Amino acid sequence: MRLLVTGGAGYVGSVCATVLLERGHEVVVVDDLSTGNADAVPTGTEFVEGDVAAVAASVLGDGSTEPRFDGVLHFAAQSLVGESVVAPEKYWRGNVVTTIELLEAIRVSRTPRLVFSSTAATYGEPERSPITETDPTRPTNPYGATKLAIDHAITSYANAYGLAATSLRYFNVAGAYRGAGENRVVETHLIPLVLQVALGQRDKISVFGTDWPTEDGTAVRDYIHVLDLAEAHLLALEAATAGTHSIYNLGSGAGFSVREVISACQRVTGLPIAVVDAPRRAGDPAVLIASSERAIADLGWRPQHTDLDEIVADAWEFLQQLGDRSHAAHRG
Ligand SMILES: NC(=O)c1ccc[n+]([C@@H]2O[C@H](COP(=O)([O-])OP(=O)(O)OC[C@H]3O[C@@H](n4cnc5c(N)ncnc54)[C@H](O)[C@@H]3O)[C@@H](O)[C@H]2O)c1
Ligand SMILES: O=c1ccn([C@@H]2O[C@H](COP(=O)(O)OP(=O)(O)O[C@H]3O[C@H](CO)[C@H](O)[C@H](O)[C@H]3O)[C@@H](O)[C@H]2O)c(=O)[nH]1
Repeated sequence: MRLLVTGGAGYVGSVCATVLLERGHEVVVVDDLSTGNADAVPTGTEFVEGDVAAVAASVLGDGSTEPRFDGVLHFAAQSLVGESVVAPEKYWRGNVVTTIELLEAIRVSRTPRLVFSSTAATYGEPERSPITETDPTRPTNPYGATKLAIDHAITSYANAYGLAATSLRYFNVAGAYRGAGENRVVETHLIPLVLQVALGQRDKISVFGTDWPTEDGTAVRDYIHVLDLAEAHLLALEAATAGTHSIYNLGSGAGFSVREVISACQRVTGLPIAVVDAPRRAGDPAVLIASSERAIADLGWRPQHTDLDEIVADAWEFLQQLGDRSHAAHRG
C-alpha cells in the first residue's frame, strides 16, 4: 500500500514507518518537527516537513484523480497530559482542529482508510480492571478529551462518507525497534526517565505517589512494546471495512507498578538508580490495565514482547546507541 504517516518523526510514528517499509509498503511522512526529530524519519520514506492541517490537502490531492494513497496512519498530536491541563488551546487546536482538517482532506481525496492513535486517557479513572472498549469514557484531562472528541468525529465520517477507520487506544507504549525509540526534548514517560538516571543524564527518579491502593503502593500501568503496537497497525489496515469505525484497546494485559519498572531497569542496566518518593501527580489514575480481547479476536493480534525486562532492554539499547543525538544528553 501507499501510506501517509503523520507524526513519522516522533516515537511511535517512526517505529511504525520503519515496520511498514520492511513489509514493502510505500511511506510518505508528514511532520512539523514540533516534538519529533528529523533524523528519526526512516530512510526510504518521502518526508514532507509541515503542519498536517496546512499540508494534508495538497499531499492527499483534490479528488480529481484516483486516490493517491491507500490509507493514512495519524500519529501526529500533542500528547503531554500535564501541559494539556495548563494550555488546553494547544490541544484543542493541535489535536482536534488539525484532525478535522485531515478528515476533510481524506474525504475530498477519497482516501479509503484511516488508523488513528487514540489512548487509554479517553477512559479516565476506570470503574473496573481490565478496561474494555465498552467501558465509560470520562477523560480526566484535556488531552484525553481531545482524543475522545476525535474518535467521535471519525465515527461520523465513517458513517457519512464510507471511511474505513480504526482507532487504536494505546496504553503505555515502551521499548524501541531498529534505531527508533523515545528521544523527546521534554520527557515525562517513566521508562526513558529511569534509564536516563542509569545513564547519568538525570540525578534521580521521583516516584509519584507511594500510597496508591496497589500492592506496593505505587501506580500500576500496562506497558506495550512499540513493535507489538506496529503489528496492530498493519492488521488494522488489512481488516479495515468501508463505513465502519472500529475501536481497539492495545496493551499487554499485565500491570507493573512504578517500583517494578524501576527494578526491571536496575536488572537490565546493572547500574545504580537513585529513587526518591514524591507526591502523586495530578490526574494520574491508580491502575490502568487493558483488555485487548477485542483486538485479539477481530484482528488476530497477539502481543509477542510482553516481558517487562525485554521492553526495558530494547529501550536501554536504543538510549545507549543514541549517544550525542539524545536530547537528554544536552539538557542544561
Ligand atoms: N507514547 C505513548 O505512550 C502513547 C500512548 C497513547 C497514545 N499515544 C498517541 O500516539 C501518538 C504518537 O505518540 P508519540 O509518543 O510517538 O509522540 P511524539 O511526540 O513522539 O510524536 C508525535 C509527532 O507528531 C508531530 N506533530 C505533532 N503535531 C503535528 C502537526 N500538527 N503536524 C505535523 N506533525 C505534528 C511531532 O513533531 C512528533 O514528531 C500520539 O497521537 C499520542 O497521543 C501515545
Ligand atoms: O517521573 C516519573 C514519571 C512517571 N511516573 C509514574 O509512572 C507511571 C507511568 O507514567 P507515564 O508518564 O510513563 O505514562 P502515563 O501512564 O501517565 O501516560 C500514558 O498513558 C496515558 C493514558 O492514560 C496517555 O496515553 C499518555 O500519552 C501515555 O504516555 C505513572 O503512574 C506516573 O505517575 C513516576 O512515578 N515518575
